[in-house]
Amino acid sequence: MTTNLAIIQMDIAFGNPALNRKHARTQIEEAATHGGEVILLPEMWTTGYDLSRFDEIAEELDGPAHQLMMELAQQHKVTIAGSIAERDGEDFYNTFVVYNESGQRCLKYRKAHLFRLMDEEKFLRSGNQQGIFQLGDTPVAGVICYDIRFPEWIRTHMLEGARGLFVTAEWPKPRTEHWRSLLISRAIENQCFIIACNRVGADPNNEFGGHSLVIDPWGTVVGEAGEEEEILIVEVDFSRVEAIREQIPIFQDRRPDLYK
Ligand SMILES: NC(=O)CCC(=O)C(=O)O
Repeated sequence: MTTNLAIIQMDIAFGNPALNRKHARTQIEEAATHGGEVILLPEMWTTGYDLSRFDEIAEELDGPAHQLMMELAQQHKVTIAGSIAERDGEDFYNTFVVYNESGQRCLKYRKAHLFRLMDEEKFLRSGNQQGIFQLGDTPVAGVICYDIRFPEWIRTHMLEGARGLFVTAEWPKPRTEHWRSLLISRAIENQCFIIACNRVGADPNNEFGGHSLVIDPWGTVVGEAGEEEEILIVEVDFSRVEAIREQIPIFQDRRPDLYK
């Protein structure tokens, strides 16, 4: 069984949730019209990194961006994923949510590794739960941007059975080679699909590099966007994961007694 993935590589208006919701609505509708079944948005797609204004612009888990994702997921019978600045009482998180085709939230993952170079640790709290969710019968995982630099964290998701890793990101252009190499490495070492969405455009502090990617469990790039706004649609067959894990059985051959 194949799944059509649609990655919405969009620009984000800095600190302007209403404008970003309007733009995302159009993009999601276009992705669904072109056959996207699982639609992935960038990291903090409603606000960008306008961290010092999160008091005004972050939202609770039933806020307007969540309502939009829920409504469009139900209306188009698709799964919609992406991270949103979350307010929980006095605290703020960078939270990856996924809404399934019934409009139900099937993932709430709070970014575990906060990125100091973009001041996240000054404004946000980190999460400490894994990001596993189901796509039909297929267990997959969702993580956020800087998390991909921590192979040991990604591996914990694979040990729980994940066959695909969804990554939502705002990854600056000067480190595009890191982005590609890290994602390809995570695919090869875990023999899983990687579905990674980066934003494009710029905010007051960074320019973002695009190059959203879909990588198969052999480590081959099967879809890659450029550096402009784009909807990347790629069909994948998650059963390829089993075939490759049988061919080179790294999960049987691991020696956790040596390295935990
Ligand atoms: N938004 C992020 O977490 C950025 C991570 C990043 O740029 C990196 O180099 O790591």
